[in-house]
Amino acid sequence: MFLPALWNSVLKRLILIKTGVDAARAVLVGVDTGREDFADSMAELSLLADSAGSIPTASLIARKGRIDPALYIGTGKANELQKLMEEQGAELAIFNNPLSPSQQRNLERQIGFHVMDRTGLILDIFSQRAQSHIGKTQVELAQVRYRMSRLVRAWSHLERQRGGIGVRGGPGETQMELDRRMLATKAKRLENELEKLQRQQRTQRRARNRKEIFSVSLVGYTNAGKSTLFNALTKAGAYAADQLFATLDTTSRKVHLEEVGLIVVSDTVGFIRELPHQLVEAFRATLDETIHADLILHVIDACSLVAREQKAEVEAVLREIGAEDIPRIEVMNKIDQMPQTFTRGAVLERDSDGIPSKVFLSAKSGLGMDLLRSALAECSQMTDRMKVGQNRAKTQLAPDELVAPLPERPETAEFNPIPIRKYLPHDA
Ligand SMILES: Nc1nc2c(ncn2[C@@H]2O[C@H](COP(=O)(O)OP(=O)(O)OP(=O)(O)O)[C@@H](O)[C@H]2O)c(=O)[nH]1
Ligand SMILES: [Mg+2]
Repeated sequence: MFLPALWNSVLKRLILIKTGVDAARAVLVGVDTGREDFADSMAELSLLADSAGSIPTASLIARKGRIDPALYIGTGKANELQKLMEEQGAELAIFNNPLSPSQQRNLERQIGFHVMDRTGLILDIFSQRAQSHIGKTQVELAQVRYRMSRLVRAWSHLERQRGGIGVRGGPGETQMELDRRMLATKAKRLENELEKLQRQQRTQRRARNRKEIFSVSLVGYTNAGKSTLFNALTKAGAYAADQLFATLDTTSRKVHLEEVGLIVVSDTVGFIRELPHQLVEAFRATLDETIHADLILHVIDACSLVAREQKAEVEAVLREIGAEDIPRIEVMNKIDQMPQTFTRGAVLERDSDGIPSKVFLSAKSGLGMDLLRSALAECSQMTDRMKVGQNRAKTQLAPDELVAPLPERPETAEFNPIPIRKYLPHDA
């Protein structure tokens, strides 16, 4: 399996961490450019670092200023980082922003420790978690694409230097061409492989559709509780953990609903803000399951202080993959963790047409699961309106079948942000 040199070393380190031999202590680095969600994204970086198996021990925040092209944070801050890492006994610096390959190299030289960025970290978690053949292929493709994008950036930097002294061609360019061709060939091979695996998935799906089994996809921000809910619905024993990206592969199981019969439920990969686009691309096959679902259950961690932002992020990805018109029920999960004063307990809400739109429940304690089951049973029998939405979404997926441009999605109340920030009662 393909692994770039640095990943290789970091991976080895993380494997050691997993076995508890040598947990890499990490310092997180962020540049505060005044973005409102800066603190949240740093907190998330800490969870990501933790999910990758390292121990985040401290963070270093640089204030907004001129970005140093060589070291990103400038020499003064880099020296501060080095000191902090020595104090903390840390071996790894994780940057919250994308670093160019030369910045990464320069920083490593300057501070004498390993450096990685957010994208590298997410790709690393994905490569640790991938289980199935399709999952592994998707991650490998994402890594190759990531390397290709960095190759271009690394070489354009050198080319600029070379341009300055008027030299053209030479061994460097040949090497770049060689690297590029090698990666392009590898990407092509992986794309073909993925295409084959996707065809198999499609055949399975068609067989399911022929039998007209109602299909439901669980989607949501990473750690929202999708796998826990999946297990509660199907008793399947999917891997659920307090980690980001615990699930990478889509798992589908049949569920028997009283008076309705069988439906199919699929657990999917979680979303995260600024998901590296190489991963969105590579995971399109996984998300395909979502696009073909009759109903989406959008699982939201109702206790999260950033539930609103997480919900918006998931909706953006759903739009991006062409799934915004699929009927949707929001599952406000983890109500067992909400303070008593802020919750009415398990509740099923309906939209103005009387269709189930939101369920407040706890996948962990089982509270409200009966409401979700009855909402699923109801929706699976409500074919007409639902099918319209489903067909529109399918049309959007296959551009060659598209006959007329689709209307913009209306800004209805259904899509407005949910008022749950800071444990607001849900009837507020
Ligand atoms: N208190 C509480 N915790 C929950 C509930 N549902 C899930 N959790 C916890 O939330 C954490 C994440 O759950 P998962 O089911 O793995 O979440 P996920 O959405 O599948 O996460 P990824 O696969 O990483 O995207 C785990 O520690 C669960 O035990 C709930 O209803 N209440
Ligand atoms: Mg999961």
